[in-house]
Amino acid sequence: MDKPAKTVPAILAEALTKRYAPDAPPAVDGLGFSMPRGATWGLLGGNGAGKTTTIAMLLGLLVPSSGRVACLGHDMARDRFAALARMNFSSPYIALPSRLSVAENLRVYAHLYDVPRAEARIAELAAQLQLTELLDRPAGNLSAGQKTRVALAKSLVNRPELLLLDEPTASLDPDTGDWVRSWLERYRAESGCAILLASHNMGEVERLCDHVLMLKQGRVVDQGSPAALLEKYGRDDMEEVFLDIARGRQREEVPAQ
Ligand SMILES: Nc1ncnc2c1ncn2[C@@H]1O[C@H](COP(=O)(O)OP(=O)(O)OP(=O)(O)O)[C@@H](O)[C@H]1O
Repeated sequence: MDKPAKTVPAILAEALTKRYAPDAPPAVDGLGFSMPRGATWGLLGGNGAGKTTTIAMLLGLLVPSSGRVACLGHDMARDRFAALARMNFSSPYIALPSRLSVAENLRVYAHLYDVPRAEARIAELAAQLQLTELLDRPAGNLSAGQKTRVALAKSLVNRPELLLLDEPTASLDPDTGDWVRSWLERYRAESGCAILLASHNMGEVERLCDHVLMLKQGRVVDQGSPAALLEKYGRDDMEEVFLDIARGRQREEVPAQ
């Protein structure tokens, strides 16, 4: 019998492993987690910890060396397209075609996702993300903050139930970064969308995430809510917890403050 939709996790990863070469150490090493529908989870770790590789496997862009992943109940090895229709992603590493206008870019994605009443959806997103004035501008001529808002609009065009965000506020000034974070908070509350967020910004993680996976060399070395991790490491902010975990310090080794 099928499980009711609510009990199917947004993401289920089982022993997920990726080696880029047979003799290379694994970039992701036996990762397992079950992220509930509607949750916002953070994927943290230093450079090279395996965050982007994990997201690429969750999207089905990279084939795992072993293990399996299911998004919204769809196995990504067998049923990827059914999952992709219900999810979306945003990454600063993926540039939108620069000569197309913002509106043309959004139309292409609306078409790819077969969005009903695409023009109305684009107008709605443009209004929400303050893009209306920019719709006719070539995407290549926008500032980093404007490009981030367009990338967010692109990632929401199909009203995803699961959103993967790789560094959503990288290269934004503090004011624009704060605007994006507030916007994501509101969007999540209104839509019930599950969000997995890879970030180096600890303030962002503390504010947005209800659970954090700490990755090191492709493995989960600790996890919990930001509040539980602060308590466990006896710290006041997530930046310090991150440094403790990255440097392998336990609470008893943490210098007194
Ligand atoms: N295409 C690739 N070919 C070979 N090795 C790769 C490739 N992409 C990533 N790696 C390696 O896999 C490991 C994990 O990289 P990944 O990009 O997933 O880490 P990350 O946590 O996203 O890092 P960052 O915070 O720097 O973006 C690193 O050792 C990296 O060098």
